[in-house]
Amino acid sequence: MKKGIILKALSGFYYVEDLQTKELIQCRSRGLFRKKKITPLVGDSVHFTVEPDGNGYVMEILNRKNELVRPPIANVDLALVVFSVKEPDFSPKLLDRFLAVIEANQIEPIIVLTKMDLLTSEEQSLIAPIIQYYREIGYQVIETSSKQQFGLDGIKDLIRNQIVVICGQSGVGKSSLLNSMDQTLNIQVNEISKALGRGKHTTRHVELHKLSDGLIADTPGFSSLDLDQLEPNDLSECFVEFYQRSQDCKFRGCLHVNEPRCAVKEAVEVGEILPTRYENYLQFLTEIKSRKPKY
Ligand SMILES: Nc1nc2c(ncn2[C@@H]2O[C@H](COP(=O)(O)OP(=O)(O)OP(=O)(O)O)[C@@H](O)[C@H]2O)c(=O)[nH]1
Ligand SMILES: [Zn+2]
Repeated sequence: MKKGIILKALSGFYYVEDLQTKELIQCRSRGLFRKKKITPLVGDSVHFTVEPDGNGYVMEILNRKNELVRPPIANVDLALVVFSVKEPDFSPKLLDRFLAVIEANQIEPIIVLTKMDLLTSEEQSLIAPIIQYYREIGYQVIETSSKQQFGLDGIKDLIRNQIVVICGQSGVGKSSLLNSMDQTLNIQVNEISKALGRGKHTTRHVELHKLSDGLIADTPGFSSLDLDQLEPNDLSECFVEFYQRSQDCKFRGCLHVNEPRCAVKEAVEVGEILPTRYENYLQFLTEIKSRKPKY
């Protein structure tokens, strides 16, 4: 049987790239997985056959590493978390929210800062320590400008051989970034889709595009609402620098709020943890707890 990866799903067909020949084969699904009510997803590694009449059939879905709901893609390796430093202003709160949700999905986030060209040197010196903090806690932060074409190669290197989703608010420059990395992608930027009168929430099919030997989803992923799916203890694990310190908290399962001898609170007090990180954590925790039924 042939092996491949599903790059596109549309109207009951799956478009599978043959790993060996790199051909794109139109397939229907026929395997035993259908009995288990498992539907093939874009990003799935599959076994497939091609019959003499040329019709392809997906026969088996190989084990998934993960499975996103929005966009519906399996086996996502990386999420490009795109934030503009200006227009719209950089928001640490929204960044922390995205990071928590992505960590919860066990996907590696890469922070991509866009529109660096818009910063004055004064503004640059204000944002530099924040960038440094996120790097110190282990995140890759890539500073880019699609307008001045810098930082793009750094992203290209990271996405090689990876399945990538891109996320970020409207207007931060996601489409511009993708188009600057590869003109042939031709993903529509804001102005054009407005001109066509398209709604922002038009549902489209999902497709993985080749970009620098990686595969990138053309539909933005995640939403800040996805925080709702977390439990209080999950949240503290999704703040990576909190999680590292939580072994030193007196209580197992410490939520780092009012508990005595909390290593996280101590780190906040001595300035090792960025105050906004802790404030955002507390706020998300309150949000999560308030939707939990109390017994
Ligand atoms: N100065 C500057 N402007 C940029 C840069 N990148 C994008 N822009 C502008 O920012 C606006 C939004 O860019 P888009 O690429 O459409 O943003 P988006 O994130 O795809 O937006 P949605 O399609 O709404 O999700 C456009 O007017 C771009 O010209 C940049 O590096 N520098
Ligand atoms: Zn604690």
